[in-house]
Amino acid sequence: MVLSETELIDIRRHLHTIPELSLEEFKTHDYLKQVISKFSQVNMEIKELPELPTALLVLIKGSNPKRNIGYRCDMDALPVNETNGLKYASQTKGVMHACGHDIHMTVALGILSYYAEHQPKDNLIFFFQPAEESQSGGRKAYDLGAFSKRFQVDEFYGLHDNAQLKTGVIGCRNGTLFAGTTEVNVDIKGKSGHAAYPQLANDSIVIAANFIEQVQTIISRNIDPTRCGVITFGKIEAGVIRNVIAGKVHLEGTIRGLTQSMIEYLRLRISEIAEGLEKSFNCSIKINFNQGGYYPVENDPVLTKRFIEYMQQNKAVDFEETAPAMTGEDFGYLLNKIPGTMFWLGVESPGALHSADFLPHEEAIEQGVKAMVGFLNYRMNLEEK
Ligand SMILES: CC(=O)N[C@@H](CCC[C@H](N)C(=O)O)C(=O)O
Repeated sequence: MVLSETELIDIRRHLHTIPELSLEEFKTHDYLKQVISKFSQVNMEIKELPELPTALLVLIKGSNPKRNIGYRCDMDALPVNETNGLKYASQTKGVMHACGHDIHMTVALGILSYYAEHQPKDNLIFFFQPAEESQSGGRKAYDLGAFSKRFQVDEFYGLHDNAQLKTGVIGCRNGTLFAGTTEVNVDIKGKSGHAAYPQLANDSIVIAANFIEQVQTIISRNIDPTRCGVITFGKIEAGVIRNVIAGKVHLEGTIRGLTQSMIEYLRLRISEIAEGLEKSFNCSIKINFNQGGYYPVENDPVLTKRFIEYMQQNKAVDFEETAPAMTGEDFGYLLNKIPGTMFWLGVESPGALHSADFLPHEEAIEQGVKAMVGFLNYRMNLEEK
């Protein structure tokens, strides 16, 4: 069965009700398997990874394969409390598909359902990837040997939905599409005490305020304004009550750059600022950086040129050349190992990605499936590498 538009929307809505955090995508994994089990199994082989049990790989054997083409989508959701009031809202309080991975999985299922019925020329490998939002599921899968033997991938494709692009628009660019990111955790230790006797304590909240302000000057004063960098602290934990000076602060943030050298420079300056503050405030500041698999997403020049040319000449596709974005993706790790192309699918949401009112237009699903099936058919009929 090739999934119809109504079936695709039903699937997406079901996935939307069962969002799960990174590496906890068990219900999602089981539901994907249940949907896939209804497709023709004639040319299909499934691979699971015991050490990464929520991942799922599906191979559709080609009729005359010259290459193995990979298609990747991510599965996890975010710790966000949905506010859209939908009939098919998240059934797990505080967890939401606020980054559209429910859309990504549904597009992948649509493409897979087509090729389960219409045997492709090349081998197609569908990778349903856990843990994109954190914990580097793509890197974990690669390092566990997911793409070996029959599941070896020669070229990889994958999409991300885009709240700002009009519904169904395919956006892409050659070179860097997404930033590389590094998660940063900061633990500041001062000394707690009575609010009335600051001279006897060492106020870690005051130190954190200085740290945050100084770190933001890296972006405004240290880096070349024509090059991009972002430092965001999205989480801060400190204190117990208004009249006790806090002895500890914990900060969680993310730093981003379009090149690896920018990320390394931001890390260096954050560490230098922390060392300076340790001296000036006589405190301890421990910093932990973790890049995992969030390398800059570098689109392959040859494959991406072809992808863009196809999308531009396809009258049914609305294509836009897009600027690099500061979003991160651990598909960057896979594209660092295997050439490929990541692209945007417009879903025109009033709320931004990662927000509680993110509300993608579902018509984009069918448009994404059609654009990608068209491209894959074109690609598989080309003789060249
Ligand atoms: C597309 C998207 O929103 N991706 C996430 C990736 C998370 C990267 C990592 N956990 C970090 O925060 O550095 C993003 O936040 O861009």
